[in-house]
Amino acid sequence: MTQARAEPGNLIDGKAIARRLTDRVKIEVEALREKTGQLPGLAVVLVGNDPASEVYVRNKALQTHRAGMRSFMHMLPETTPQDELLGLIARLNGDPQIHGILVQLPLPKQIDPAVVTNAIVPHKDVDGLGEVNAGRLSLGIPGLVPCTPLGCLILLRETLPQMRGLHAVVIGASNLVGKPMAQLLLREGCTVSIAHIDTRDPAGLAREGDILVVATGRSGLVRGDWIRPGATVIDVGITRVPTHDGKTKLVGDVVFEEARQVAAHITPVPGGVGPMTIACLLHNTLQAARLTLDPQGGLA
Ligand SMILES: Nc1nc(=O)c2c([nH]1)NC[C@@H]1CN(c3ccc(C(=O)N[C@@H](CCC(=O)O)C(=O)O)cc3)C=[N+]21
Ligand SMILES: [Mg+2]
Repeated sequence: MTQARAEPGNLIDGKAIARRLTDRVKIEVEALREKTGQLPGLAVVLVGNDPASEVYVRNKALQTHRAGMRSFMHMLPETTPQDELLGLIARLNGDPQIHGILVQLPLPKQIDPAVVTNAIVPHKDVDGLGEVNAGRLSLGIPGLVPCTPLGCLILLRETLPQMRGLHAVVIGASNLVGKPMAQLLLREGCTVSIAHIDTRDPAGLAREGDILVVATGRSGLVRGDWIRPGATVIDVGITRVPTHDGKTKLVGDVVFEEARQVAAHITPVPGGVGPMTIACLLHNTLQAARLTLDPQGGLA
């Protein structure tokens, strides 16, 4: 069942929802400190000097401090051999001050992201991308859930009173977003379809979605006529494009002005999924810290 098309373009305010989540994390960090005398610590590893990645990594460190946690940055040169990165991860795995480890993606070509991701001990894998946490998610066992899909799920829960029985269409089947997103929606009681590069009629499938999550990295892919009237649209895409006046701006995978005429609820870019990704990273770091400092605290 879809919602009525009452107010077109009802915005989902990811920035505000992310701020509330971060505020909650901050309170719980303080409670953990009072109980154990220790603060959660997050290590962020960046290999190379991609300017966009540098901005994200700095932003993550800033938000980590804002939530009252400790942040450790490791910036390695573009030419870092894989073995050297694995050596750093081994040290971080064994460091009791570090509860979460994130290796920023993408990585330079000499490094296999799967090898690196799986080198992080599962209880510090705050990206939730390793085999153990991905397996736990698909089996419905508590674990660390990838930040972007978790952020999308929280936005959907804030927007829709009930997801059980809704048809959710996920466009994009990556290990980073599409696949874990589909697992979370399934767990929520949705009927889930995943469209990918070989899907015959992605627009037709998208139009079946009461919920549409778009994570392809192809800006402007999803037009207004891909959207079911009254649907809830979550746009994960984030691409920097040039504007007429020689500046740049961020756009999603969805043609926003078209989509907001049709959808009941839609996330903007920026200010939608992006801020939630960082808030969920903080949430996961707190969860990871609890796993070692306060095991009875458990995983949500
Ligand atoms: N291991 C790993 N984990 C990640 O979670 C990960 C990654 N690698 N590599 C890159 C992508 C990208 N990503 C974003 C996080 C925040 C915003 C964000 O805060 N966006 C703001 C705008 C920021 C701006 O103005 O540039 C917004 O949408 O409002 C965007 C993108 C995390 N990623
Ligand atoms: Mg966004």
